[in-house]
Amino acid sequence: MAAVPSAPAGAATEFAGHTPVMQQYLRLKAEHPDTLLLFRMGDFYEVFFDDARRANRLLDITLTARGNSGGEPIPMAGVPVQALENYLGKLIRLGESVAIAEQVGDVATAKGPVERKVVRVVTPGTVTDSELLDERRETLLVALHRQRSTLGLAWLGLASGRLGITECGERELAGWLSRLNPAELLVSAESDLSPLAQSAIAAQGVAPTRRPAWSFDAALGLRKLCAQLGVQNLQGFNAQELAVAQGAAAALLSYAEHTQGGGTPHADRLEVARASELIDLPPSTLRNLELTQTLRGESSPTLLSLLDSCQTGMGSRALRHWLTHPLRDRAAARARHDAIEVLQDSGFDAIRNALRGVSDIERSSSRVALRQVRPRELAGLRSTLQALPALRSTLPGPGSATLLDSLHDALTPPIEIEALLTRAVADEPAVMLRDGGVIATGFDAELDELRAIQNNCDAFLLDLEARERARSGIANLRVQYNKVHGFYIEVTAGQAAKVPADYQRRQTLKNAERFITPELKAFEDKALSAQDRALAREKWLFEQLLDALQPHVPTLSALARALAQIDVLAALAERAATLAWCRPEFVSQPCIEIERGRHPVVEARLAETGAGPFMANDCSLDAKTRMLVITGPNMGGKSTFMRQVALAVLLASMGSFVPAASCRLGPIDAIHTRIGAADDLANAQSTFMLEMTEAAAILHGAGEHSLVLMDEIGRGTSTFDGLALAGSIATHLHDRSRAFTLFATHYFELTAFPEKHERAINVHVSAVESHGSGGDDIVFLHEIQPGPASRSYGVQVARLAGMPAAVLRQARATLEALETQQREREAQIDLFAAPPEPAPSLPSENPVTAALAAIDPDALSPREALEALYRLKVLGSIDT
Ligand SMILES: Nc1ncnc2c1ncn2[C@@H]1O[C@H](COP(=O)(O)OP(=O)(O)OP(=O)(O)O)[C@@H](O)[C@H]1O
Repeated sequence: MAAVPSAPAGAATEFAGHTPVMQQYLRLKAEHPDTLLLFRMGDFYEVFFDDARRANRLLDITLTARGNSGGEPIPMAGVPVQALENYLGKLIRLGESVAIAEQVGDVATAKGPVERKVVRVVTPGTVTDSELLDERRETLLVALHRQRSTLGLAWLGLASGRLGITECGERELAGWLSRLNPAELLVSAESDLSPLAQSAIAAQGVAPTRRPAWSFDAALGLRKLCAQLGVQNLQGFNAQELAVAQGAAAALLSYAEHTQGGGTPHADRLEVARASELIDLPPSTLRNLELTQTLRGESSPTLLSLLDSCQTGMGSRALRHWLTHPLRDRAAARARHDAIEVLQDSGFDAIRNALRGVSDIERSSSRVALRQVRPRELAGLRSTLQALPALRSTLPGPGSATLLDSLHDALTPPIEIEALLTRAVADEPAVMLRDGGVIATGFDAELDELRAIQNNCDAFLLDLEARERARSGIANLRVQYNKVHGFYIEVTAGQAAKVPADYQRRQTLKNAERFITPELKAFEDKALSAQDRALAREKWLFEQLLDALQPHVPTLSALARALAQIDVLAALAERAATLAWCRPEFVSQPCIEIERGRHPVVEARLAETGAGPFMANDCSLDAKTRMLVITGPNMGGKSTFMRQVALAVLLASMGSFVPAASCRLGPIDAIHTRIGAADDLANAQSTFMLEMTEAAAILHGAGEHSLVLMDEIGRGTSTFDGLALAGSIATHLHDRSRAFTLFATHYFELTAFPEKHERAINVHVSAVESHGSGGDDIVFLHEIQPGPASRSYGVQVARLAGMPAAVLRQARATLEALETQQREREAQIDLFAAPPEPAPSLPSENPVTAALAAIDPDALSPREALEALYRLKVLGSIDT
């Protein structure tokens, strides 16, 4: 949590002894104790006390003191008003929350300090400024509430208007959080989350923001949701009973209002997410398949970075959502496949070209609703609306594909909004409203008149200059203006004696004298007041314009959604054509049949580096063959093959074409992966513990419609332990889960598994040995072939890696000795015998008890003791 900057002791209650401005500051600060308070003072936002020290540290701005208040010098720092956005960006990226107090009273008429109010609180989950947001990913505020064993989640994208809720159990929390990827997570100040939930939160890397427990009230949440959606109850959303999620929604919506200083009317649709409708992608799958992030945490190269050729940020954000939320129901994916097929035939280049000029109207319409929109965003909105007819004409005509037809309809240009924006907003408005020049000429007679006074200034001043030159006889006399002194007449020092008597001296410079005349002074008053009045008028007109736009926000949001979908479909069509992908086919019988499948990211990388072609491979799984035991050398391509199968399933399910020659898929409800061996240091789990925890979760969760990837399970412990566990895990997956399983292993013993398990077969990745002058070499063919691998080539791979010759010689000798020993011992152990029935009456046969009996605590090192404990845990959790 953010540290709490403190004002002087007792400040919240006792401000006496401070100057009136400081009293005002302290009152506002007391209302926002956890937030850096930027206090507007003229042309600066200032911060005081601990906030000043904090800002000095975070922003590297100078720390000074401002007089005395309460008998002490006040630490102070400040940022110029024009630079606010820059500093805000920095603070938000550092995870800080910032409250902005503006001067809302009239400076001229105020008695005492001008009135100030916190108009906005900017936090990492509630920012909406386009400069502070990642264009290609959504920023979500998420609230989490717990009631007994149920967790309620509610989320809001303030910049998109996306609002959703769901309920889940503790085991599913990590999955939801990694799908939603919150920018800010609200939890109750009194929440007592289980260690499992806490580690799911910790994995997100955001420090939770604590909110009062009473703000998570279900009844309040129900009321707020109904008000938000304009309904009497949530029955229509099937969400009336989701009380825990409603509790989360209460905290979520109150916090959003608190930060925006008002409501969020654009969030007028509710997404009630149900795990049972989505293909389950646990966090380990999201991570291992490198869907949106590489294992190192980078955004490229990933499946998303390869897929995302979208032309707009709206498209990129929608694509990320499709990829991380694949649906079990295939109707939506099929409709997308239809659309992609049509776009491939009819051409997508024109659509993509037309999309290039489209601005992010999802965000600008949200900012209209929040009354935070900038003039330039309105101009962007206008030009997008103007471009709609041309964009629409690039779509295939009606009757091509149902989805495209509905998108075609959705692109109907909202003429009324376009006309209003054309009339009201200048062609090239200023960046900030405060600079003026935002409202178009001809929109408002009064504004035009005030502007005319300013425009006539130039002519008047030229005229005045000519007259004064003639009157004084000073040829180089000039009429000028600056911000500090206003208008003045400047003459060089040598000519100063010639000035007429009514000239009053304003300023003496080294080489010049500056004067004012009664006529110039009168003109100055008129011009400056016209400027002020014009600015005030523009501000007022802009507010009126925002009022007039409010009822159109839902139309604009719907338009934004349609544009995003068109962008994604055109991008997927482009990718499929460029990368030679095929349309997948969904069937009702259980199967995963892929011909000539490829791993798209590895393939792209090989092409980029010129490292040779990617070897395409088939995968054929059905009701009779549910498990492939995959063996072969390190670096042979086992992991790549397994991942490419999972990626094909995922791509097909999200509605994309797939990198293969053909692909037939039966129903799939989950993709589970156990790959890699990265220590989870943050959660103090050893490699082996993590491996077993993930494997246990898979054994609990996978069913006959699930796809399971198991890569070298058991390698985190001793050979026998690992082999024994790998064998029993394979047995469980084959006999009980009956999941489609790709099981890569280095344990040769496991190639005997298919002999006794009818739904499993052996395959291997091929490699050939060549005996060159430098010793035996290995060439990887990356080809999946039937049957088990003949050997593992570990020593040869080590040679490729540059291992010293002496080490290799010794390894080879040891290997030969071990292999001889192994052959002698073979054939006695049945690794895959069905597990013995637990027999409680015979305690010595219970595997946990037996393992316990075998332990001699005095003979164990601390590490061995820990491993023994893990083994016991696994023995206790599997198959019980
Ligand atoms: N089908 C393929 N065609 C071409 N190159 C491939 C193919 N599959 C894998 N490769 C290349 O081989 C490298 C190693 O592949 P991969 O990591 O899948 O091997 P592995 O058998 O899982 O190895 P290990 O057992 O050491 O984990 C990949 O990074 C890629 O460059």
